[in-house]
Amino acid sequence: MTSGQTERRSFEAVNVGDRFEFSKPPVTTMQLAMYAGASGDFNRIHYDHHFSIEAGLGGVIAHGMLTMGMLAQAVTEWAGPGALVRDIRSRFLSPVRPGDVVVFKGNITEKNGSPVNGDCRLELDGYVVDRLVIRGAATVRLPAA
Ligand SMILES: CC(=O)OP(=O)(O)O
Repeated sequence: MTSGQTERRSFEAVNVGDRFEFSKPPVTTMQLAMYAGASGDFNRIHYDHHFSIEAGLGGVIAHGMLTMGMLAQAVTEWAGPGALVRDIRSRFLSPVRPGDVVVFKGNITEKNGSPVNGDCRLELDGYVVDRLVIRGAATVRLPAA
């Protein structure tokens, strides 16, 4: 699955211990340019190859927040329409570069409250092959069945 989750997921249908996986298509230099334009973050490490080499990064790297945006998509794809993301956070652990495929592996660690005002907590790790690049967590309110 890459995008467009259309199935509604209800609070009642979720269990602690449920797992999910979400894979992004390869990161592109166009995405880095578009994210720079949208955010205003024009740090040259995200688009200037020679500058990034001189900075010791081995080439351009994706904005951390772009990678976090991918993590957020993994959350919203799992949650489906009608869900409300109430909290999301992440740590950037290793660079993501154009051409990298980030695969997110998530699990449900908590379920609190009732179907009308309950929240689920998700923990997710993002990998490029077997390299952990981002670790995150989110609190999501799902609709009642
Ligand atoms: C938060 C963030 O995206 O930072 P950077 O542009 O340094 O990756």
